[in-house]
Amino acid sequence: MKKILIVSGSKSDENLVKVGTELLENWEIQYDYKVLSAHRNLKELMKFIEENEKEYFAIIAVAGLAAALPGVIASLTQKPVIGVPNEVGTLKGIDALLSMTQMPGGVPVATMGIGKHGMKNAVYFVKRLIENEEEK
Ligand SMILES: Nc1c(C(=O)O)ncn1[C@@H]1O[C@H](COP(=O)(O)O)[C@@H](O)[C@H]1O
Repeated sequence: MKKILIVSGSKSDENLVKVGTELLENWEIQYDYKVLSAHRNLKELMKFIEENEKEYFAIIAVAGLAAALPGVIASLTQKPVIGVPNEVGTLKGIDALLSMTQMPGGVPVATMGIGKHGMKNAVYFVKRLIENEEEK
């Protein structure tokens, strides 16, 4: 069974993460959820990805504000990384959305929309990837 990793930049992103984990649980898709920040705990994030990436089929990274997290994860692994901007702060997620979409070439982050719909689509997208892989 393919397992998904969800990482968020803060425990304060948990409500948004829950929108996705409820669906994954309904679909019986296994996942792990970690709170790790590129800005706040870079060394810990690097160590975790290096030691555990092999376990996962894809990684969903959820973050608000100046969202370095998905891009940094994409620089540490060749696994597909899906970014979900959280609707927080003065700019309501526009800042996070732009950080995730404007990645330099060769370090892709598949970025979804801001907030709940983005989180839902991230897990729907992963489900499609898994189902297409299983058809092969
Ligand atoms: N964007 C990032 C990163 C990162 O990109 O490494 N680390 C935390 N954050 C974001 O900061 C917001 C506020 O975090 P706090 O509520 O902990 O202050 C969260 O939405 C988090 O994802």
